[in-house]
Amino acid sequence: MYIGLSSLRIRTHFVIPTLNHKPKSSIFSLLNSSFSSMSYQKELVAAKKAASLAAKLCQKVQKSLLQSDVQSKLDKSPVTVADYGSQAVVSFVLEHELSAEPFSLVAEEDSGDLREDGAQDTLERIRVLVNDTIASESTYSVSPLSADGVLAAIDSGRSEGGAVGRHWVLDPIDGTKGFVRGDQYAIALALLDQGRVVLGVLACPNLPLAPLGVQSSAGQTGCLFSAVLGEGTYMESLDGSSPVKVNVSPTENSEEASFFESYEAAHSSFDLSSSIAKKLGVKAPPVRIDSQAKYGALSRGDGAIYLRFPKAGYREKIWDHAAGSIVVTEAGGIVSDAAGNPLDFSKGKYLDLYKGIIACNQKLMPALLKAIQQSIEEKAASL
Ligand SMILES: Nc1ncnc2c1ncn2[C@@H]1O[C@H](COP(=O)(O)O)[C@@H](OP(=O)(O)O)[C@H]1O
Ligand SMILES: [Mg+2]
Repeated sequence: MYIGLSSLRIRTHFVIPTLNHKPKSSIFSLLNSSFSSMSYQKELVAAKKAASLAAKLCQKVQKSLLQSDVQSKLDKSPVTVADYGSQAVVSFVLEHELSAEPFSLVAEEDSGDLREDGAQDTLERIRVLVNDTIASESTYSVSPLSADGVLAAIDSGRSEGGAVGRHWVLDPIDGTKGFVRGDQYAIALALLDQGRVVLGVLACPNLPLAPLGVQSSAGQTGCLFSAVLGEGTYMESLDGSSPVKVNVSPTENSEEASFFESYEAAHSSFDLSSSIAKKLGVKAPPVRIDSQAKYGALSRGDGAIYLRFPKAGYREKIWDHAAGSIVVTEAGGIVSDAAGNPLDFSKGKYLDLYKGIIACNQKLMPALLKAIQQSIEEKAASL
């Protein structure tokens, strides 16, 4: 089952969230207590502002992309413009709002291609979009960025991250394939402190505010999820409603659980997830969505499980999971690799993993890990 803008009449398991699980291992409790005594309020305000403004930019580009003819839909430049523009806006807003702090950003894009001959028109389109977006924020009275200013803002994202100090982690458009199709995508921004994700924000412009599965073709879309370590996960509309606390599905019964996976078959093994779901007795069909919007939907209990099994050799990047993972864990869920190991964001740009990434509530995790192990063994034996 696939969720896009045009097909929201789907049925997924949705449970009114009631639980707020906390990690139970003592090491996590200790780490949590030392980190949660720190306040990241200023950073949270800046991150929400940055992601919301970047979402505005992306929405504008997606709208014109969808209105354009087939020929220009095949042209990759709208994605390029939105990717770079989103990264420049986030970088600008964070530096502007947090100017007193040292700034390090690990982000997906760099300006190399934009500095090549022939890229001037694209760069000019980005510059105009970025300046229009920044000017739409009434609290900023800054002079417009020059082309060099835009390139510099993009290149602020060249940090390598790591276990020491603070690093912002950004995917300016996660789910670019969904973005081009007119479907789900996310602006995903997280903050690492000493290698640990302490804050995450996910802007999902096309995700319905109503839970997936609630029939509402005219429902409002545009969700902003935010989480700070030890403080829970909240969701508000991108238009600025009051944040509401969200929690993962409390279901203990895997037969009732529905699961999320990538829309793109190349990003995850659907065979493996189907075998796992069968072992768990899951009745609902998979819910396929692009991007970390999956983590957002999981955090509010729209479904109970997230399964991601890339091909052997694929290396996951931290910006594809940092924001989403804290949004889910602060909503009471667990995010781990396929063997149950926590994700380690302290090793630079990449995650070292066993087989894939999974998420669900604490009660479902033991059965899920068992089903995964059995399915992996069966698959290996059949080769
Ligand atoms: N072969 C592959 N296997 C797994 N993930 C892949 C992949 N190729 C690309 N991706 C990642 O999957 C992300 C999209 O995730 P999802 O499958 O959940 O929609 C992409 O993010 P970008 O769109 O930012 O490049 C990209 O980083
Ligand atoms: Mg991505």
